[in-house]
Amino acid sequence: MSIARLWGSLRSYATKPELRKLRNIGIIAHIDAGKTTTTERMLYYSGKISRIGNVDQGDTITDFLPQEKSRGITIQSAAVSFNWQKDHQINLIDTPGHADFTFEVIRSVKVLDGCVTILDAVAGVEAQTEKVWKQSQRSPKICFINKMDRVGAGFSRTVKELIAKMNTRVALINIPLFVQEPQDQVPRFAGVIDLVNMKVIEWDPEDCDKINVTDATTAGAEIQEQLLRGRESLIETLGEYDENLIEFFLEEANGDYLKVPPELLNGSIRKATLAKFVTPVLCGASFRNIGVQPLLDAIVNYLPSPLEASLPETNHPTLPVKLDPKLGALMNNNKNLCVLLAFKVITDPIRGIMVFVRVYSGTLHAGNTAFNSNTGKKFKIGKLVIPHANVYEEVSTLYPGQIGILVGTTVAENVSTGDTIVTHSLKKDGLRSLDSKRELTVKINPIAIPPPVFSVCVEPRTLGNKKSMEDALGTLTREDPSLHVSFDEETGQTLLSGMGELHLEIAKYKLVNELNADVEIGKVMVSYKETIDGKTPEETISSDAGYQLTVSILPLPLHEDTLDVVARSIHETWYPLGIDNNYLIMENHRKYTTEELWPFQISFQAVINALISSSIVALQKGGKIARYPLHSCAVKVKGDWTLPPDIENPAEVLKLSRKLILTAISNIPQDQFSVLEPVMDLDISVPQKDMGSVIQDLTGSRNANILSIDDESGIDNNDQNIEFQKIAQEQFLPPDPTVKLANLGSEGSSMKFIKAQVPLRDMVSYTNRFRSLTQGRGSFHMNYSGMDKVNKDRLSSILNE
Ligand SMILES: Nc1nc2c(ncn2[C@@H]2O[C@H](COP(=O)(O)OP(=O)(O)OP(=O)(O)O)[C@@H](O)[C@H]2O)c(=O)[nH]1
Repeated sequence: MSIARLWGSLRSYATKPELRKLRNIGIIAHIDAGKTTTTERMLYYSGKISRIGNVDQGDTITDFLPQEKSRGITIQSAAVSFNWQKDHQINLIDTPGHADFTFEVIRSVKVLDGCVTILDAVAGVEAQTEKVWKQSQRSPKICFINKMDRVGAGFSRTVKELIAKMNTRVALINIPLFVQEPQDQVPRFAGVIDLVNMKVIEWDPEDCDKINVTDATTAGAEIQEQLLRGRESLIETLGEYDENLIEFFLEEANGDYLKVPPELLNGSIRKATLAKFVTPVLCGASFRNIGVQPLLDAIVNYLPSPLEASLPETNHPTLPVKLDPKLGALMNNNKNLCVLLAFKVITDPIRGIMVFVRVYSGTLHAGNTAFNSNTGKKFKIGKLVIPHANVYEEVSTLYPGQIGILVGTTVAENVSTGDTIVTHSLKKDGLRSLDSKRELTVKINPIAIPPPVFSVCVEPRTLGNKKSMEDALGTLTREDPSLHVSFDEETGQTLLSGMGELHLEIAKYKLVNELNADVEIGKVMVSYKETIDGKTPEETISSDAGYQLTVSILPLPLHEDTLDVVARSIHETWYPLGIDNNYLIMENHRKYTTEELWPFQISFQAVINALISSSIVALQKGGKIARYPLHSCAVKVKGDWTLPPDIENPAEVLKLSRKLILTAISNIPQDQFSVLEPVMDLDISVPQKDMGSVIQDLTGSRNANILSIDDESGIDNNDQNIEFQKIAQEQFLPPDPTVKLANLGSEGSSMKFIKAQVPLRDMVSYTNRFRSLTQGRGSFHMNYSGMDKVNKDRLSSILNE
């Protein structure tokens, strides 16, 4: 049955949602934790689909791409909407877990208000989970400990890791219920003990729709004991945040943990979750259909509506943004101002280019005139649709807080990922009634694009295919800005760069099979960069036509996360170039300090856009050692620049500034350049008996720096989280009846956890080597850490490659 038919009779989302009943959430986790499996069950139990699909059979709703179906992994995030608890609307984005697709996660969490983090109960808190947790630090979260049916599942061990690694207190909403039947060798995970509602919930293993709910206060002694201790811990933790709860507990409930009513507890958990004081934790086994309905309740009960979500950060620190119960994030106190962020672009075979947007403020109508505050261009909004994975429902309006899609050629030509769109909520052509200085220039802070670390050479098979290859590459990078295309004028080669080997493999598949590019694709290479070691002298152009422009190039710290602490002067503005950690720095203009004094025909934004483009092009042309693109550099423009007053076309600014930046770079002596290579964080878990050979291989052949070897999966012993290690020790946690087996390899040897840093160059095709060293019993996870300078010996071997 087609998805369209499955959904044909279901509820439409064209009506205005009640903001307080809306939840925009993402499902995030390490690869294979069970995100798609859990999403599929949510769709089923919400009544959105009538049959459950499975990842392993390739028939889930959210993994609809052919490559997702055949590989059983999520590659792109997919959005679905459904209802729960009668009239709450949940807009959910299922994100990929593989590190190569991390940009999909970054751009999704940017527009979401809350997250469900799925953890594999056997693997615990894995490396990519830590990463996506940090990437979504603005969002309140709940955790779902999945795969409780697997032998070795450790609910309590995972909760402990969660507290200590993520530095969060937890609120256990439910805990696992195991039953030991005579025929079973190990206890069977059968359901949960609901600590809030004081119920025992058991799922029928044969019938996914049958649930048995009983009163936990009259259950067996062991359950009663766990209920009491679980509630005690929950109330004590919440009491640290919510005085009212403690007051009720002492005065009304007479100090009896079982007498605090569920509604009061839920309210308290909600408040503490929204304040990020606690993370509610639930458990289940989605594949066995256990625990999903309580998770849906928790999404509604504890995660924020758009009225409680953190406000969007904009480029105008003084522009007032506040929450309005009807309009969402009200900006500049203007009820007519509609502001949206484009966070994703895809090409649909039938509808063409589709731009996913989140409406932050106001109401968006199909056919309205809109303004792209990143490009400074006006355009018409075409059709609007709401996504249900790859099925789309046409609507005439997108309301505040909603996630929807813009379709049509004008949108395709005018909007890219990360752009802020502004329009008037009521008038079709109402841009003129908006404040041109603040409202039409408001930009929601950009979506950070991680740097590509691997490249392949792409060549057209015949010269006649060159144009179609370029078009196809354009489509690819437009959909996925974490892919990057560069052209080497000297060798005539086109390079496609991405986040990892799998990322490029999928890109190659798309290029050839979906975009029909007739191309030859070379083998995967590491992407090297160059940087400069000191500031260049200033370079000036002063022309008769009326141009004056002075630039210099400065080196920046190599690691992006240290950039925030770089002392930035209040006399300048930093514009990220969106690639290779490069920036344009504009000194405040000495003359044109306010909009009124601006004497040129061309807008300030158009000048900035031209300077950004020329900086990107010039820095991408590369350094003097091997013409690798320049990384961690800033182009600084002095605040005394001027242009001919009647200039209308930014192309001239672009041409002149590019020439100037290139001259500045060419004046840097060769010994001031260094080559950079990507370095990866490596997390490995191996049976103890294989540890020696794995470490020997890492240090002997791969230049790895071993950071730690632990028995547990790396809870840092640093001062920072001693407080949380203590909290983890004090937290009530039920016994883990099958956990001992979790730390045992198949031959009974215990597992070791290794953390290391290693140059990417030495890790190409590591998967096969690792598999043979551990006979498939270990696992490893690699994540981009940053760029490091290479020494002389290493440089000559890189250059000889
Ligand atoms: N035993 C068991 N297996 C599960 C459970 N949930 C998911 N799985 C299996 O785990 C594997 C990964 O499941 P997915 O749902 O694709 O995981 P994911 O997190 O969406 O994976 P990516 O999106 O590719 O990162 C599949 O083989 C599932 O059948 C569970 O509760 N128990």
